[in-house]
Order: sequence, then structure tokens, then C-alpha cells
Amino acid sequence: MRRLTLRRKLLISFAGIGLLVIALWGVGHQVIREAASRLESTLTAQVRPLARLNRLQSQISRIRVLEVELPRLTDLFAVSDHVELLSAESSGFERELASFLDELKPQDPTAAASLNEHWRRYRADLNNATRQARVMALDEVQRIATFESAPRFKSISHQLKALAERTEVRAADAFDQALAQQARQRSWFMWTAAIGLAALALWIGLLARSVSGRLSHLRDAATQLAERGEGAVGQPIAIAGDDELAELGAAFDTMRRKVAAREAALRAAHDELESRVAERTQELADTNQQLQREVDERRRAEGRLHYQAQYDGLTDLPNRMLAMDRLSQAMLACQRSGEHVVLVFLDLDDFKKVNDTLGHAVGDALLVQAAQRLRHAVRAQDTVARHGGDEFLVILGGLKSPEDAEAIAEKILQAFAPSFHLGESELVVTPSLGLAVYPEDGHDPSLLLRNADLAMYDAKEAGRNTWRFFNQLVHDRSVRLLAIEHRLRGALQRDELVLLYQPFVETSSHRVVGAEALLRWNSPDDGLVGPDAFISVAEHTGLIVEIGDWVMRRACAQLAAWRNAGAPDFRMAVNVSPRQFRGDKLLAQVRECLASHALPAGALQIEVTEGLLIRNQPEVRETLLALGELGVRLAMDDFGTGYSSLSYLKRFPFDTLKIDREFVRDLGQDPDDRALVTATIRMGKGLGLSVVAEGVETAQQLQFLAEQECDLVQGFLFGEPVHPAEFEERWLNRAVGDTPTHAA
Ligand SMILES: Nc1nc2c(ncn2[C@@H]2O[C@@H]3COP(=O)(O)O[C@H]4[C@@H](O)[C@H](n5cnc6c(=O)[nH]c(N)nc65)O[C@@H]4COP(=O)(O)O[C@H]3[C@H]2O)c(=O)[nH]1
Repeated sequence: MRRLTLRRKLLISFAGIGLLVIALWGVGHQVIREAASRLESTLTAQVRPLARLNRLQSQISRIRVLEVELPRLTDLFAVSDHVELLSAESSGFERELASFLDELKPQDPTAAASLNEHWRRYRADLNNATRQARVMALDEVQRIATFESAPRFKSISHQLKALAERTEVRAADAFDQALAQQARQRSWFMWTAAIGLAALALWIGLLARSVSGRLSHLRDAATQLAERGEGAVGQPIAIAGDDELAELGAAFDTMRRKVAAREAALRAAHDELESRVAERTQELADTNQQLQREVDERRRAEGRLHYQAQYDGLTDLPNRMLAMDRLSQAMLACQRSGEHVVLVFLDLDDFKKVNDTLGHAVGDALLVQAAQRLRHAVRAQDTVARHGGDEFLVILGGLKSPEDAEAIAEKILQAFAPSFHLGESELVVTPSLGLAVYPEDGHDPSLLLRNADLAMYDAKEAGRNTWRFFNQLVHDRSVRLLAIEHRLRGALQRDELVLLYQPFVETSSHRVVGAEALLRWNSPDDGLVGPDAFISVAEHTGLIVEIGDWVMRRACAQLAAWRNAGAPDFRMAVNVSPRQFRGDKLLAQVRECLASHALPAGALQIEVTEGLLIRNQPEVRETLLALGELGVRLAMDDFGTGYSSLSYLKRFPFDTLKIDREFVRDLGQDPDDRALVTATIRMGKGLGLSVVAEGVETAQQLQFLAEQECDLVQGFLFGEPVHPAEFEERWLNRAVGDTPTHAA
């Protein structure tokens, strides 16, 4: 079945209208034509006979008149003409009547026969009359007309009249019938037209309603879609029917579904995007928090670093760096105001002993308490700083006169007067204070610091627990030290340093088993200068590192030479300054010296003092252990003068213990020294060490040491330090008894 599309519906509508118009036109035309034909046939059937009857009546009437007039004529010619006329009229009537009777016969044969008969008689009368007339028998004519033909004429006239009346009635009936028929047909036409128009109007109305209703639905759906009304996209669009509008609705619905699907996809994408944005935002927030934590941590670390860079971790006091900065600022401030700054350099007397005997924890506690006492002894605006170790700095700014610092120095001394309670110990620890004044004693912080340091040494030399201003003497001494340093540097470059060698001797056999290398400065001005005059300066300035390097090379070279010259077991002792232990150069240097002269490590003896070990620095400990592993002999020098801590001997790989000459000197007189030396020898041997006694000058001392089984002895009894050539001549490959000694 074909689909009833909108196009088809419209075509049907137009076709319907066309057909209706055509039908109405056709039917109307037919009705009119039928009515006309009916009227015509009515006219033909009824009115024409009526007209013919009228004509016949007229003709018969004229014939009667002519008949009646004929006897009144007097003139023959007129009668003849009249007779002629009457004959003509009669012939005409007769023809007309014959034609009429032909039509009447089928309908009314009786009337036709009657009428024909009456005419035939009347004609006969007329013929008779005319014949009389022609002979001018006018009276006869009069008689015939009056008595004979008159009834004939009347019958004919009556008959024609009756026929005319009947025909007239029939014509009226036929006409009425035709009119009634026409009215019926018009009515039928009108109804048909009305029904057709109504049906058409209904069809068009329904069509229009269907189209406009569905178009409105579509319009509303489109508006909702366009306005994105709540749920508009989700509601299906259903357009009823099977036409283009339904197709449009379906297409619209497809579009709606696609829009809905796209919207759903967009919403899903949007939701996902939002969730990802939320996730990302959360991540960012987390990252931000993490970053913030890291920034805070970094700030704290920076703060810690900043603090560590500027403050001392133990005492919480500003460190040297910050103190120098504050000193600069105080100097700048006083430069403007014309006031004075006094820098106090404070060193705790005998702190090293406390540290060593009571341990580092006690030492640290002492430093903390000392810092607190210092802090309380000065004003809040004064800076108290830790310079390092047991050294403190106090910056006193804005002083009207340098003498104002004296009272503060006294106050500091007073602050240290009460004993310190350190754990279970109660100690009196005094400070030595050196004071340098700005601008009098220096214009830059480092010079002021150096001068305060020198003044502090002056206070130490003055007996400790006191204060000293930097003055000319102190200055002169420092200048002297500077001059020594300068000259010493030149001496090193000009190769004015020399090594003397002092033998050490096996106590039991008096055999010379080795030598100690002792430094001298062969000064062009002062002759042969001993180490006491310049070693401390060299240590103070750091020049000792270079000098020590030179000593090690020279001593090793000499050792190799003597071992190669027939003393293969010969040993060489070299003094090494604590300063040389800084960094890792010493170990490398020793290795290189041994390697370059193909010396066994055991041929070299490195002598250190206890001072090296007091600070317990990791680098010192590592170097000592590495030297021990290498096989180099380690000797503890000047044992007994310092803290004589046995722990050092146990903790480090020492081979040799050297008893200081201070204890050997009075062995003959002082029983305490004898006891001390005896105990030291016992203890050293107990620890598996080789014990050397220094400064043996007398046979008595030697005898005692021999009795105590001291392993080795060294001293003027066998020989003072001498130049290598003399050493070779006197002692190389010899026992001390082989050649005369130069005992003092
Ligand atoms: N009164 C007396 N003295 C005797 C006797 N036997 C030896 N001496 C002296 O005692 C010192 C022994 O050296 P030390 O204890 O290591 O003490 C040395 C050592 O600590 C240091 N020293 C010497 N040479 C060097 C060196 O090359 N480097 C380093 N860092 N220090 C050195 O200088 C200190 C002093 O050395 P010197 O003046 O050569 O003095 C030497 C020596 O001449 C004696 O019987 N009686």
C-alpha cells in the first residue's frame, strides 16, 4: 500500500477541490440542461399545439367572417375576389388542420375524427356558398351562411376551443411538473455541493489541523532543545503519521537523540574533566603542601644552616664570623660617634687539663657555664661570642673611654670567681683576658682580634686570671714574631735550615740504634738558632707545615743514606707538629718519602706530643691509625709533662714512650721522680711499648734507667745533636763506648 505522504495529501486535497468543482459544474450544467430540455419538450408538446389551435381558431374565425361578408357584397368582382380569398383561407385552414389532426390522432382519435368531420361538412357548406356567390346568388349564400354553415362553424370553433382549453391545462401541468423537477434537481445539486464542500472542508481542516498540530509540536520541541530546557533533550519527540512531518519528527528525534548522546558524552567528558580537574587540583594542593613543607623544611634547614653558620652549637653564642661582623658594625658606629670599642679576648686557663682529665662532656659543660657567666657579666647590647675551643670574645661598644673596659674586665673575672659545678666535680676555672681598643689598637677587626689575642697571651704570661690591655710591649713582641716569621720564610727559601742528629742508644748494649732529627736555623745573623726560638712562631703562622715537610724529606734522605752506608737497621725519629696533622697531607708525604728512598716504614719513628691528642680530632686519629697500619713507629714524646693519659697510649698505635728529660734530670736526688720514672717504664713495658728516657746526662741516671730496664736512652751523656758528618764519624755503626762522648 502506498504511503499517504503530506505531498499526496495536498495533491488529494487539490484533486478533491478540482473534482468537486468539476462535479458541481457538470451536475449543475446537467440540471440546467435537463430543465431547459424539459421546458422545451413541454413547450413543444403543449404550447405548439396550443398555438396551432389558436391559429386554427383565428383561421376559422376569418373564414366565417369572409363567409358572413360575402352576401353583403354587391359587386361581382368583389365577390369573386372575396370568394378567392375565402378559398385560399379555407385551403390554408385545411392544411393546417390536417397537420394538426396528424398530431392529435395518436392522442385523441375521437376528437380528431370529430373535428375532421365537422370541417368536412363546413367545407362543403363553404363550397356551396361560393358556388352561389359566383353566380351572384347572394341570398342563397345568405341562407347557407345563416342556417346551414353556422352550426358547422360553431361546432368547429367549440371543438377547437375545447381542445385549446385541454391543451392549455396539459401545458400548465407539464410546466408545473418541469418546474417541480427542476426544483428537485436544484435541491439535489445544492445538497450534493454542500456535502462535497463540507467533506472537502473537513478533509482540509483535518489536514491543516494535523499539519499545524504536529508543526507546533515540532516547534515546541525545537524551542525546548534550543533553550536546553530541563529534560528537553531527554524527552522523545513523537510525531504521529506516515508523512513527511512524521519523517521530519523522526529526523528531529534522531537529531535530539544525537544531541542527547552528544550532551551525555559532553557531560561525561565534562564530569571526567571536572573530576580530573578536581584530582589535579588535589594533586596540586598536595604538591603545594609538599612544596610548602619542603619550603618550610628548607627554610628551617636554611635557618639552621644560617644559625650554624653564625652561632656556636654548644653555647648558642655567636661564632667568630658573626662576632667579626658585629665588631665591624660596632667599629662603624663608634667611628661616627667618636666613642671606643673594646674587644676582649678571653681564654680559659688550664681548660685542656680539665678536658683531658674529666672528659669532653665535662669540658663542654664548663664551656656552656662559662658562656652563661660571660653573658650575664656584660650588658645585653654587648656581644659575647665563642671564638673556638676555650676562647671567647666580648665586644664592648659605645665606651666613652677605653678605661671603662677595666671595670667590665674585672666584672668578668669576678663572674668566674665562684667554682663551677660540673657533675660531681667542683672546679675553679679562671680566665685570662686580652683587651684591644678601637681605634687605638687597630682599624680593622682582624687586626683588633690579633692584638686582643696577643694581649691575652700577655695576661697568661702575667700569671693568668687577669686582664691586660694590648700595649707597646705586646705589640713589639708581635712585631718580633712577625719579623721571625718573615725571616723564617726566607730561611726556608734560602735553605738556611739544617738538621742535627742526636743518637739514641740501647740501654743494655749501648749500641746506637737510631737518631732523632732536631731542627736548627743556621742564621747568618744569629748563628745556629735552636727550635725553641722559632718552632712556636712557625706553628702559630702555619709555616711549620712547610718546614715539617722539609724536615721529613731531609731526615728520610739521611736515614736512607745511613742505612745504605752499612747500618741497615738504623732508625730515624722525626718530630711532627700537631699542625701537620691537619688535612691528609702528612700520610701521603710519609708514604712518598719512604717510597722514594725505598725505606721500610719501621725505620721511621714519628714523635708527637700529647697536645696533639687532646682535642681528639678525627683527622688526627685517622692519620695516626693509618701511619700505624703503614708500619711507621709512633712515639709519644715528652711523656709526663702534660696529662700523661694512658688512654692515648691504648687508643693509638704507639710503639714508643719517651720519658721527658724533666723527670730524668733529678733522678739522682728526687725519689718522686725515681718512682714516677720507674712507674712509667713499668707501665710502658706493660703496654708493650719501647720506653726511651730523654735527657740522660749522667752515668747515675743511666745506671738507674738500666736497672729499671728502660729500653733506650738519649741525652748529652752519649751525645748532643750534631751535624750528619760528625754523627757518621762518631756513632754510625758503632756503640757509644767505641768513641769518646761529649757528655755535658
Ligand atoms: N738539657 C738537655 N737537653 C737535652 C739532652 N739531650 C737532648 N736534649 C734536648 O732535648 C730536646 C729533645 O727534643 P724534643 O723533646 O723532641 O723537643 C724538641 C722538639 O719538640 C722541638 N723540635 C726540634 N726539632 C724539631 C722539628 O724538626 N720539628 C718539630 N716540630 N719540632 C722540633 O724542639 C724541641 C727542642 O729541641 P732541641 O732544642 O733540639 O732540644 C732537644 C735536645 O737538644 C740532655 O741531656 N740535656
